[in-house]
Order: sequence, then C-alpha cells, then structure tokens
Amino acid sequence: MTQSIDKELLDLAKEAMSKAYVPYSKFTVGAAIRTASGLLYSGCNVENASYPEGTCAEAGAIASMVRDGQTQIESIYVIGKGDELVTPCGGCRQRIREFSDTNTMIHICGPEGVRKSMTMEELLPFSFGPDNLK
Ligand SMILES: O=c1ccn([C@H]2C[C@H](O)[C@@H](CO)O2)c(=O)[nH]1
Ligand SMILES: [Zn+2]
Repeated sequence: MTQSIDKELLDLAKEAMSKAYVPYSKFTVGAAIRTASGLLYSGCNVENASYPEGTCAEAGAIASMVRDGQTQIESIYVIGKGDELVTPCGGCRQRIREFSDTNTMIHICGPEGVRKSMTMEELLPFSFGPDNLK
C-alpha cells in the first residue's frame, strides 16, 4: 500500500522534536497528531532530574489534543533522533490506543520522511481498550 506523506504533520513533529527537553538522555523525540476533525497537535519529550517522571512526546501531544476537546486520532507521526525506528514505548501504545479506531495510522519518521507506517492493531495487537469496560 502506498501512503502519501502528510508533510504538514511531519514538519510539525520535527518542529516539536526541536523543542524536546532532554538534558539526561539527550534523545529528542517529537510527535504530531491529526485528529479525525482535521486539527493538529504536537508534543515533545520532557525529562526531569527524577528520571522516571519524564514524559514522552506522544503523551504531550495527546494531552494537548484532549485539552482542546479532541479524542479521535486519525494519524500520529513520531520522529526520534538517529537512524533507528523510534516506535512508541509500551505506555504510549496504550495512550494512543485509547483515542484510536481501526483507521488510525501510526507513522514512524526520520528527517527524510516516513520510515514505517502501521495500524493501531499492528502496533498493539490484542489490546485492552475502552470497549472492554462496557
Ligand atoms: O516513543 C518514544 C520513545 C522514547 N521517548 C523518550 C522518553 C525519554 O525522554 C527518551 C529516552 O527514552 O525518549 C519518547 O518520548 N517517545
Ligand atoms: Zn512513551
């Protein structure tokens, strides 16, 4: 399947990554979300001296989205430092899952563009979600 790159979202993720506060890991990450309603949100990772209390870029973007009253992710672009694929951590997979449906796409990027694209089901198979609590 060929997927056209959402340049606006890629640029937003890159710009967010440039704002990462990472004095400890020096590992910058940016995330950008396009909601089902077409609105855009972004986040960067924010670390602090109590290492485990840092927050991921995806968590920041989701918090910004929810603060604005939006709860449906159409696509999320994640970009991290280096040549490797920076896929969302386990906690962020669950965070993205909360606001996803079967059409939601996760795009893992580098500065050159999208390196790998996947569905939520591919990123977090057999997931636990809001429906389980109904
Ligand atoms: O998908 C990811 C993976 C890691 N990080 C952050 C957490 C920490 O600040 C740094 C190193 O793990 O990268 C993210 O923000 N998102
Ligand atoms: Zn995470």
